[in-house]
Amino acid sequence: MIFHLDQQTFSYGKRSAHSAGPAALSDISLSIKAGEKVALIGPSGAGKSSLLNLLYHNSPLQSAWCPQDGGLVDSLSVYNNIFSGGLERHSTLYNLVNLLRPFAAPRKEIEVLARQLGLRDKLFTSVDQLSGGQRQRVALGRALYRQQPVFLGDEPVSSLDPLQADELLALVLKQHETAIVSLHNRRLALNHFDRIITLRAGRIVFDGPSAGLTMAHLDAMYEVDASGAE
Ligand SMILES: Nc1ncnc2c1ncn2[C@@H]1O[C@H](COP(=O)(O)OP(=O)(O)OP(=O)(O)O)[C@@H](O)[C@H]1O
Repeated sequence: MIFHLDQQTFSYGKRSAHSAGPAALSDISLSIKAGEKVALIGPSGAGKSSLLNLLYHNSPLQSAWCPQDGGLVDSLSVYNNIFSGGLERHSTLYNLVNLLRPFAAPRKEIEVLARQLGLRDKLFTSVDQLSGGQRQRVALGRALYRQQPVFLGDEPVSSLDPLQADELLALVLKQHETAIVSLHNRRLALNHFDRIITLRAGRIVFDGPSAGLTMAHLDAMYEVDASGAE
């Protein structure tokens, strides 16, 4: 079992000396096995990010974490942000020298990755000069360059166009044995994942295989608004 939570409750900070704040996650029981591809869905504030954070802190060493805000270093290039995903594979000296003058081997690996991400021509551009979708692709590149068996992504393709979102989600799922990904786009959840977990107000309200589910089922779980926006 890669992840196992048993009736776990989680609150942010403390409201007072005697009581914790309201629970962001309540009574979460969950087991995820190696090889599973899990989509986490649910309305804004349901607890998806909180659950992903909890899972990441339970297993940081084998997980490639792609947070909602990207977590990029603005002053560094696309190359260096992606390279930072693999810092733990090298010595500090190697990492420092590479920061100033990229070595041939990582440069080749990162060029391949940047091509797959559509960022080949931006490799040495500072990430503060990129669009939201480009930054999101850098964050995906950094997670891919960690080369870990588990991918934990918090809305990792929300700023991409539909074709790119499909392609890059497929790439991420191919390169990680296990993936748990929060998504607002229910079509991506149904098309790419074999298990769907729906959260609402910090509780799991559905956990089951995606096979047999339709968009209408997900919309009902999601309590989608009248506009039907994804
Ligand atoms: N840093 C924080 N401090 C205090 N409360 C927080 C913090 N982050 C989230 N919360 C609260 O925890 C609850 C769950 O939030 P969370 O970010 O996990 O939801 P989410 O499903 O990921 O939402 P979204 O789809 O908008 O990203 C919300 O009620 C939110 O207000």
